[in-house]
Amino acid sequence: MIPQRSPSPIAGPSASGGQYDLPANHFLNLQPSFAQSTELYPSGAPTTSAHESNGLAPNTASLASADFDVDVRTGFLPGSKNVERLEGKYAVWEEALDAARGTEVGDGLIVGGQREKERLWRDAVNTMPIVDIHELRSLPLLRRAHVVLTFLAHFYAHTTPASTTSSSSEKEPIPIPACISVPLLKVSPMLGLPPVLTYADTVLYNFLPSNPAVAPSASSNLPSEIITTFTRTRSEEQFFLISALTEIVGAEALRLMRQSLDELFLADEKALRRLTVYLRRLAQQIDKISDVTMTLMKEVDPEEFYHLIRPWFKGGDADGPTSAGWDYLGLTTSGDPEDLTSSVAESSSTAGKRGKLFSGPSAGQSSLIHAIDIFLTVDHSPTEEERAEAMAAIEDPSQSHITVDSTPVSSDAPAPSVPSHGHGHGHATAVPRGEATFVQRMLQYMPLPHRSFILHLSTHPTPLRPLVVHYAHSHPALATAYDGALESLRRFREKHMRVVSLFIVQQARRSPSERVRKMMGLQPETEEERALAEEKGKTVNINEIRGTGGSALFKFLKRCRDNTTKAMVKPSGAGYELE
Ligand code: HEM
Repeated sequence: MIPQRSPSPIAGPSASGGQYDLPANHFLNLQPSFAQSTELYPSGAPTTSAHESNGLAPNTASLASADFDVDVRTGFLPGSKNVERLEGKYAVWEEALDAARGTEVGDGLIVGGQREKERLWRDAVNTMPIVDIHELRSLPLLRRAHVVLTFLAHFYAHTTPASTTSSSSEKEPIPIPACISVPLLKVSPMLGLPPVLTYADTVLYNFLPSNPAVAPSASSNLPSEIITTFTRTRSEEQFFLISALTEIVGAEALRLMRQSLDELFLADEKALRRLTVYLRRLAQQIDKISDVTMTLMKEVDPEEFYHLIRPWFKGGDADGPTSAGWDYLGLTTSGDPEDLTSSVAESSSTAGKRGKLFSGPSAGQSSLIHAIDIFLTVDHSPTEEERAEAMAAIEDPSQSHITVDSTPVSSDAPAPSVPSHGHGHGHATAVPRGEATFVQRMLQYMPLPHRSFILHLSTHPTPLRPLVVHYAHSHPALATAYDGALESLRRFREKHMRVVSLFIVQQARRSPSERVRKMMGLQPETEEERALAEEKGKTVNINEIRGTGGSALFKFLKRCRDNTTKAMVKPSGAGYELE
């Protein structure tokens, strides 16, 4: 039975007399779904595919429901303990990962794979058996499997020397051996993730709280340890850990958003007063997310981040439109129902081809800021002009080719089956790839339940902004509180731009110090090389620098910041310029 709620003055009652007009795909209008029992999983397979909109509703009535894998205490971080190590027949994966990481900083593999050490490691991986995934019978085990297999895939891809992956005429896709790709391609759809390292792997499934015996919490049991890194450096651990800390701070923001949405349904005098209070608290919570983010500036070494850590993150699309991609060996492609590479996030232009173009991880894949954007009705969907610009780039891929940064974007055109951030657009739209669509594209890199959560939020029948506009004159405190929350979000984006400026833009302009060169396995730089690098650094064009998720940084981050200001009922002045 559909729960009865007081009608909102914005959405209004339906013609059918007092009943509420909910979109057909709204969760309150759908039949609940239940996990299907299978031979392997008698109490229901640990898949999240029940949330796909195949006519069934998520078995939930709340934004904080466990059915979206959103925990009231931990937000998008799992409420249950992350598995630290797989055992039994899966120990072979962990052992390969141990060998790749070494036992201390500087002891692990190095990007580029020029040394005997990397070749020996890859040879050993090539002899590993293909292990079936049948004994991964819980979500924490499946998550750890995704973490281990994607770290292995990135270690393998980035230690494969360029000479063996390219011929003079056409580049060959980088092979991901079957012992990694077959289990990875089976585990990934069970989590609703692509077969590539994501933010979920580096952050959500990769931390332990100070007391691992009890659930993490923002007040008493904060994330304090990272399970897996590429480099074993403190900088890499802190980079992941600080992201986990933003997520736990975000749990309170999610709680405030859920309470606010309940008030939106009511929208009487009392509800409007409460909503005002919740929005003020949300602003404070967003400020806390900013404060945690800014701790990156002192905890993470920018040089180590840019030169040592970040290159491991690159996905198969790292060389832009000309990327050869990654070849997931062991499964046949094109039209085969077993072709799991054609699942989420893959670009349509590579469907059926061997080289798959998935992007590497980015904090832009975190569901938290996406959720706050949708709740506050910040619209990141492309304008007509941007859509046309991106379509033009498809016709002439050279327009979007990147030469400066090592993480370029391709200009192919996937049709994401995800909503834009504008309210009421819960259907799929064919949009070209580029910074205008980055936000939508990143949704495909989130675990499926979190994507469902975002979809659910974006199809909420009573979005916040129209209500605030409606009451702006009669309830000015509400409008001020709403703008205050947006102002906090704008501040977050400004601070984040400072982080990006230090960690990417400034590092792209100078060559690494001798200390970091040594960590990268490079010989000391000659005077001549240094002078050349300095010259090259001067010519770095900020407009050409790309993020790991493939966005044109400067333009994209500014656009996200400006979209935030646009949503304000009474907008304020200009802001920080990335330099
Ligand atoms: C060293 C630290 C960081 C660097 C270098 C960095 C870099 C970037 C880059 C390059 C992008 C552009 C998208 C891409 O192509 O990847 C981006 C986007 C984004 N990042 Fe970060 N980031 C950092 C930390 C964080 C943290 C801690 C958060 C979480 C609160 C965060 C949240 C976001 C969001 C939400 C976006 C999407 C753009 C937006 O909504 O404004 N980032 N980041």
